[in-house]
Amino acid sequence: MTGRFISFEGIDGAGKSTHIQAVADWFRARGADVQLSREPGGTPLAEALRALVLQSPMGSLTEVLLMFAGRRDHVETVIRPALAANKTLLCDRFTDASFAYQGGGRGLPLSVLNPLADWVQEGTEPELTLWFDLPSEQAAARRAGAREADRIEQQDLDFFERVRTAYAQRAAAAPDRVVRIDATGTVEAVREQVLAVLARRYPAC
Ligand SMILES: Nc1ncnc2c1ncn2[C@@H]1O[C@H](COP(=O)(O)OP(=O)(O)O)[C@@H](O)[C@H]1O
Ligand SMILES: Cc1cn([C@H]2C[C@H](O)[C@@H](COP(=O)(O)OP(=O)(O)O)O2)c(=O)[nH]c1=O
Repeated sequence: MTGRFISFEGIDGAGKSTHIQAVADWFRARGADVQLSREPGGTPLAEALRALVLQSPMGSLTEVLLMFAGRRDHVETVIRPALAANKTLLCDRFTDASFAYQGGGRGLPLSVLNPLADWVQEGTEPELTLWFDLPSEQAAARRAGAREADRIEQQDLDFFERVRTAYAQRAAAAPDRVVRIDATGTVEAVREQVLAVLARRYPAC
């Protein structure tokens, strides 16, 4: 028996963190053993890399290498053991974020990203990805009311539109895995969509 691996994606401020708890509650109410994690981060080593990557100036290639270095540790020491223990692992971001931010946002080519993803994941892949899709202006307005911007969040609206376009391309390439959530509505309207996806995907739960 293996667990479930579900990731949450979208540009900063789209609402991932707001809804991950509702998904955890949904699965827990149905008896699942739920574990939450996040990237960049999720292990002591990867959290240390997160602090570096979100604060220190660096080039795009260094940035993507640090993202994937942390991911490797996370996959080996947290994600695979959780799945082997039949847990439902909910992860706030995973590899799609590297294709969106370092690929779409920074302009790194697939010839860099694809091998890194293959080496690091070795087949470990979310079975479902909830992509919270929101125009970058609206996401920026939500972020402005919520928190101080880190190094990546300080990028301009064009950067976030490129990130959003790259998410759309990832979704189009993996339609069975990635489900688009229209994140423009109220928290309640977005939550309704999320719970409808869960009910559809996990009817036996
Ligand atoms: N549907 C929504 N409408 C208005 N504000 C929202 C909505 N969803 C989330 N927010 C608010 O927007 C901000 C960013 O949401 P958050 O869940 O932290 O986004 P993310 O984790 O995707 O960066 C928070 O202050 C949150 O309360
Ligand atoms: C996982 C990942 C995140 N990121 C970026 C997206 C976010 O701007 C930042 C931190 O992600 P996140 O934890 O979602 O930030 P917050 O909790 O402040 O919303 O890292 C990448 O650029 N590449 C990656 O592979």
